[in-house]
Amino acid sequence: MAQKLDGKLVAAAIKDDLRLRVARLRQTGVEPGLGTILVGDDVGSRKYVAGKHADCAEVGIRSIAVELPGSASRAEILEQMERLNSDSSCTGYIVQLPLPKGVDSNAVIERINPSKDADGMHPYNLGELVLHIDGGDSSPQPCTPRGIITLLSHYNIDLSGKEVCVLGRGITVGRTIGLMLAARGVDATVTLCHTGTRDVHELMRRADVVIAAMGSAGFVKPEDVKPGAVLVDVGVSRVYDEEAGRYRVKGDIDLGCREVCSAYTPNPGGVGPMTRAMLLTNVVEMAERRMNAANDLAV
Ligand SMILES: Nc1nc(=O)c2c([nH]1)NC[C@@H]1CN(c3ccc(C(=O)N[C@@H](CCC(=O)O)C(=O)O)cc3)C=[N+]21
Repeated sequence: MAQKLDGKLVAAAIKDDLRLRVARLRQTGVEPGLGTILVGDDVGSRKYVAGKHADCAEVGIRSIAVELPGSASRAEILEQMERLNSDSSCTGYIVQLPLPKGVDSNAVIERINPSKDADGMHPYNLGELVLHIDGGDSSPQPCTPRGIITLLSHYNIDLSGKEVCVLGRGITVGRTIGLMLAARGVDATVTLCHTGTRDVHELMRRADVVIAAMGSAGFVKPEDVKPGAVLVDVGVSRVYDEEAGRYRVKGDIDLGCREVCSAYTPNPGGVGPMTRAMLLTNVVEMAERRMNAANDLAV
């Protein structure tokens, strides 16, 4: 029987640790605060942001919710960002994506103060990721890739020398996770597959670990999986379930693959909760850096 890599369980343990660290920060007069900027009223986005605030409450992080109508201009979004950039009670924040059509999200992300970039997606922090071959913990890291690597490491899945096949070249996972997997200390060998890849089935089939982040429901089939491989399912598609008469989340990896692999992340309950736990971790670490910087000045 394949092992389930339980993201919900590991995320809960991480939150227990963060709760203690937040209490310690408070004792020294630093209160971590997460800001969220939500533009428009997409049901999914609203739900995700609400989940992030609930997570904050669980570990004692203050949360600051900013909402703008879907008609908000880039200037109006930037104005709210400036407010959070200079608000000392906000130690980190995110701008929930996707933004309304017509607003260039790269141009928006660029305006986050990099030291408050809870998603780890500001160009400065992405640059830090490129520069630090040894990993490094001086800047926030993208939450989903970090969540995946933390989950595998929690289950003692050693990536050193392993062949990892990443499916999908999106900004949140595909394009960044390779840098983290190939960092010294992790030492995986990474192949990034996308719609232009010629032999994607062959590349999946030879991989020790498959990380599927393309958003194509059930793309990875049992015959694509090497016996004993480790499967990480990032994709989220909402597919109508005839039997149940409602929509449900379907990942990129066909459930039949569980008969072939040695370990898999459930979806939901795998990468999603880990992503959220890493967002909180980034916020706490940013507050800790702030505290350490203040201590250094005091010496
Ligand atoms: N600036 C920004 N940062 C993000 O991190 C970001 C974003 N924008 N836009 C949207 C995506 C999506 N995302 C999810 C995180 C956790 C779950 C999660 O915890 N899902 C649960 C299931 C929740 C459900 O029932 O739908 C699970 O996988 O078990 C889902 C989705 C973060 N995103």
